Amino acid sequence: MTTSNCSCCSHATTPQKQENVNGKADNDQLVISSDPEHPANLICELCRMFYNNGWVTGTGGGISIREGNNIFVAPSGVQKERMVPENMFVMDLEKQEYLRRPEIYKPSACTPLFLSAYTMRNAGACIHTHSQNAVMVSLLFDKVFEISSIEQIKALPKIVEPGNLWYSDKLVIPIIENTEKEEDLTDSLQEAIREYPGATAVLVRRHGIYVWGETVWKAKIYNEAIDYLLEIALKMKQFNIPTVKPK
Ligand SMILES: CSCCC(=O)C(=O)COP(=O)(O)O
Ligand SMILES: [Zn+2]
Repeated sequence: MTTSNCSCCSHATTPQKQENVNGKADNDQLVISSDPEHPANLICELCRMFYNNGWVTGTGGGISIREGNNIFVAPSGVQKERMVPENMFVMDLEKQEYLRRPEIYKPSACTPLFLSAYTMRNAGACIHTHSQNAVMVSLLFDKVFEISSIEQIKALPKIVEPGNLWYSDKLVIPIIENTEKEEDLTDSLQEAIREYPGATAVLVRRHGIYVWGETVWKAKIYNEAIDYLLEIALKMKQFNIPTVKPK
């Protein structure tokens, strides 16, 4: 596979097969599986899907998945749609120590943000996208994004109590300010998680969105439903339709 380097650092932007001096990557058994639902396989499959939606292009964004106490994280600065399972980092969540660390990469800069969703919300997966809908909404709303009375809202959880939101419930997503480095978003993301116990996502102004869920499939559904709602909200704004319907 041809490789190239990231313009801002020495990262290989095209993921490579990771091999040690013996020609075998360490702890391969943690990431190599014929099960299509193994986290390392799912990260690659979902990132290709997200890339096709324009959510993780140009190396931005990604997804992390938790399986029990192990969390799976992609490398930083690589083309997320071209990754292979051997590229994945595996971390012991409780000890916060890497069990598998491909030497030629750094772990995703989003790792401390993913960890926040795992430790503070017991998430099973966390998705980060650079969706243009998320970026545009962050420019049109101030502290929070709010929308109500759109059927798609029913795909999203209440979090503070069992079950999903109703059609006429208000979905509220906090917006935090961007920072120069992804990892420096951690404190404000954690603050937003504490301040909005009913939130399953946080928007990052001029940057994108973090969405998490109890399982990888729930996180995927929430991310899709939220992106739909962000997109429709942008259209409503263009027609001066309030995104929250007066009761
Ligand atoms: C053009 S991507 C800039 C970094 C970023 O915002 C991001 O989401 C990707 O981080 P990673 O370290 O996972 O490549
Ligand atoms: Zn990002």
